[in-house]
Amino acid sequence: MNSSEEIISILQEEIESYDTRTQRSETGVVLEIGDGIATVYGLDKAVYGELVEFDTGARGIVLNLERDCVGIVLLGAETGLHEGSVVRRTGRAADVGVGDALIGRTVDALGTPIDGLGPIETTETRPIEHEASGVISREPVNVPLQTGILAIDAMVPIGRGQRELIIGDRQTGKTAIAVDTILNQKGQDVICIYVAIGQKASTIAKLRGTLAQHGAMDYTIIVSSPASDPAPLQYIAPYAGTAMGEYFMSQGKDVLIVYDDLSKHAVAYRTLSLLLHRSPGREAYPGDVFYLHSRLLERSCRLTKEYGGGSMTALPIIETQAGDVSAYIPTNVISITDGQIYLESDLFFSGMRPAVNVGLSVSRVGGAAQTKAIKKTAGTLRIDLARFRELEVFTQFSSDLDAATQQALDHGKRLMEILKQPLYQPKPVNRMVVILYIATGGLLSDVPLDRVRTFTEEFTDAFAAAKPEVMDEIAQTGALSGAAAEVIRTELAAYKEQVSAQWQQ
Ligand SMILES: Nc1ncnc2c1ncn2[C@@H]1O[C@H](COP(=O)(O)OP(=O)(O)OP(=O)(O)O)[C@@H](O)[C@H]1O
Repeated sequence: MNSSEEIISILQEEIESYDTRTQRSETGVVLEIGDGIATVYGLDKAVYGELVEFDTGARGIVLNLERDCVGIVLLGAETGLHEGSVVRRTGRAADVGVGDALIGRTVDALGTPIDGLGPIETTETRPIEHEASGVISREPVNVPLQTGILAIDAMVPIGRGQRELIIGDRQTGKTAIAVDTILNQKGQDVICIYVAIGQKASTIAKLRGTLAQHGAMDYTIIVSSPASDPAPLQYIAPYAGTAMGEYFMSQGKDVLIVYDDLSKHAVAYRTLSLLLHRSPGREAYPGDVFYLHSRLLERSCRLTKEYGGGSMTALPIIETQAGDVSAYIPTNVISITDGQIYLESDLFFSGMRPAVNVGLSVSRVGGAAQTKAIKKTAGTLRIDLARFRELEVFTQFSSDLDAATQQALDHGKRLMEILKQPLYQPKPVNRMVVILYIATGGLLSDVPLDRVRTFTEEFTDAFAAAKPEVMDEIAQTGALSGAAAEVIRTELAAYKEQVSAQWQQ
């Protein structure tokens, strides 16, 4: 053999062995599989969060990187997979299809349609996990996002790009607040995304029906990962929903995303982590459960003009046990968000619906975003209600009250009445302003308590019909001028005269 042939044969040998070396790190074999988790040997080059494919076509995400093997969570069924099955790297992070085609559809955590309305033609994909926008690209939150719920818009205002937690025990109307907020975005140019995690499929179907009935599916996407889904799908559902929202945000649009609910999300992650043999911490949650939600919610923000000017407002929901807000997951999410709407069972059962506890609910940034007219008319509401609650406790057993105390109590009771609001009837800003103006100004003091709600509703209807120009002015300017306030006063006095005869009956 001459020297050139020798060199060629060495080179050939090298090239062949190089091929098998890379091959080894691109594919692996399953060592163990069960409960939606696969331990795989040989994927030396796999990276955290990478999408892998099994020989059955099932997909998985790499979540544990150990010395000799990797832990993979399965996104599909385990059927057909066994020890020795081959796993292939895809070289890309788990992603989801995004785009306008998703609007009006119900999809699963992987973006696959589950509403039977045919395939979804998306042209772009976005990674499910994505780093949140940096400080430079963010703008302060100063544009309101109206929920249409008087108690919230008046006292716990939410701005576009804010993260406001809805927290409360089971069956206290948490979902109802989120749904009302979605309904109120009709015609406001806001894309809504409702992420359902660990709920009953029938509940999600019912919710879709409600949204469709009120015409809200025209601008809403539902990402559904019901209780029957494996834990990995429930785990990625909120990230997938956020990725869809980020697409619209990057287009300069405003997005509202509801995570219903993050307690179930934390439970799904705990299941995953325990199956991956990660060490359990407090309440058996893994150590990084804070990061689980902080990296999710940090992705909601308002971008500056240079970055598109879009925003994503997040309404995460947390369910508490017996009102315990100091449990592990509730305290974590309270500290991540920009405020919370606290719903109380006692209020709910006493008929105060929505059951917002005004004392414990706060909005840390929304005040800057509140509509001027609402800010002006609702100015004393919080203090008056706080005073009322205090007096109510002290005067429970005393029959002898001085006039000032009696008046403060009467005023408080009337304020509580106007804050009651039925389901699926969000109020526009101008209506709220009129109601707040007459209620906080003490103009309802002569209306019998049991008639306060119907009276204010009927008066506002009559006022809107008689003085549409004043209603339009409030809606357009977002402010209540002195002249407009005067018109409300005179109209109210005239209306009272008309109806007060019925009060005696
Ligand atoms: N403002 C309201 N007026 C009247 N009924 C209401 C109101 N808000 C909620 N409800 C009723 O209360 C019930 C519970 O509401 P909802 O499902 O929103 O609560 P939840 O806290 O999300 O419950 P879950 O614990 O099941 O998630 C529903 O039947 C709903 O119709």
